[in-house]
Amino acid sequence: FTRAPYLCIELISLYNKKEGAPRRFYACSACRDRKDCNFFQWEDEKVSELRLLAREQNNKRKQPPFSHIEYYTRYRHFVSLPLIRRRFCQDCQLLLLSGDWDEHSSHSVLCDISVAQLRRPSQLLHPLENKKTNAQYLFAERSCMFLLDLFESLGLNKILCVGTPRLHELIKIRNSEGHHQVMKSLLMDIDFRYCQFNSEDEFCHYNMFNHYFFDAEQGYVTCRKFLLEEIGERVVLVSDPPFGGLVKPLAHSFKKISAIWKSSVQEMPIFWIFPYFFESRIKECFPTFSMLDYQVDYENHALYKYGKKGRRQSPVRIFTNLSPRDIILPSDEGYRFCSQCQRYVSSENKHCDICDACPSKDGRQWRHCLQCNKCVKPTWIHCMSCNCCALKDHCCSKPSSGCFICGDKEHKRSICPQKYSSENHVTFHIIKLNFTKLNSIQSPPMRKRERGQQPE
Ligand SMILES: C[S@@+](CC[C@H](N)C(=O)[O-])C[C@H]1O[C@@H](n2cnc3c(N)ncnc32)[C@H](O)[C@@H]1O
Ligand SMILES: [Zn+2]
Ligand SMILES: [Zn+2]
Ligand SMILES: [Zn+2]
Ligand SMILES: [Zn+2]
Ligand SMILES: [Zn+2]
Repeated sequence: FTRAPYLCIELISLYNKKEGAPRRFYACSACRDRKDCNFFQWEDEKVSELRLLAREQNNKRKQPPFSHIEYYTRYRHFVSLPLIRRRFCQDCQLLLLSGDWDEHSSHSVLCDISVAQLRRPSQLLHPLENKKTNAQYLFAERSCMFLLDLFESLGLNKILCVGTPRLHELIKIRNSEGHHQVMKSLLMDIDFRYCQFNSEDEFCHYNMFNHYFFDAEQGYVTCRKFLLEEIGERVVLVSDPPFGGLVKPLAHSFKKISAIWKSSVQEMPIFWIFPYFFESRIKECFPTFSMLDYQVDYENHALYKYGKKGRRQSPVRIFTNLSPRDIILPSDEGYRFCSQCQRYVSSENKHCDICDACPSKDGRQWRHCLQCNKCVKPTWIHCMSCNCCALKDHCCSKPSSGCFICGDKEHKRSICPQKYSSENHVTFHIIKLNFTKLNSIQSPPMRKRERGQQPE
């Protein structure tokens, strides 16, 4: 229901160690898990007519039952119904019209759907919690309000919400309340359920891993129209991708969007919400970006909650090309301005005069190690035999050649930031193919994509 997976294919080269030759194949870029989409095809494979046909049929079966226009027409009809006739099928994640009731009579159906509920689709729909594919972690109210107030204070009033459905719905609610400056918002997300609640000007079915508009022409036109700034309008792109996502394809998509917006004098303002341990990867793709100290937290994520101490703090940060000096972080949460660094930092992030920086990345207070000549995590101690700081219980006998993945002397493979991306081990191109030419069925090769997790 939520996706047409065969539209989002990427070409992957695998280095086959035994034979020594790379062999490239197509796989789904949107689904991290083979269970969600097992599409697989060698690049040079000849696909039989029979299989093409099977694919096409399989593909048709997976299409949503209604088009975006149909869904939205149903929605408008739904809103006009009296409360007692407004029902939502939880099993099918569908707003029901009277004619649908019989078909869903054995399903779990919510009755008396209020206008307030309709305004909060992210609460009505159940979050897709498949960790590898969707990881639909919804912002806590605190983080949503922070972002919206920030946009307002910066005069950003056209918000392109790439994978931020809750932010999008709160913008619409704010607009209807009339206490704030009106903002326009366009949601671009792979979760097609959201088109039930949004017109074609408000939602595009989009894959951010390969910059693919499922609605072909219409989606692209909507996006381009949205990015045009009239006098007094200022666009910002805000995205909160699933953490398992690869940095490079995401950056590629954001650059494509910027290119549609394009201005020769300025960069398009971007807020990319992602864990702090992707900092170096993101900066590789976007050298002008800086990471803010603000901790983004989520309502439905047990770990990533604001107010925790030590290792339990949310690792999710905001990466932006706007000047960090202009982004005021809330002082009632302990954030303060560091005049040396010219940015707002968290309360525990103490300025180090030797490093001349507020060095902490994870919200804990780091300390300076004179031997290493830099600040390190509080749980690390300087080890004479390794000649660097490391976790107390690290194993010195292991070769001090450092990380197996990136070669860095300071950490082991298990905590390598690059472990969180398979970009190092697998190179790939992103390509778009017409879905009628694609398929599903076949046994997948070994391909492991490691998800982002918080290192020690
Ligand atoms: C971590 S959640 C972010 C939700 C956000 N925190 C909010 O509260 O609005 C990731 C979002 O990206 C969407 N998403 C996942 N994979 C996607 C893809 N390949 N293309 C576009 N959107 C995707 C999910 O449907 C989900 O809405
Ligand atoms: Zn149903
Ligand atoms: Zn500082
Ligand atoms: Zn220091
Ligand atoms: Zn040290
Ligand atoms: Zn050691």
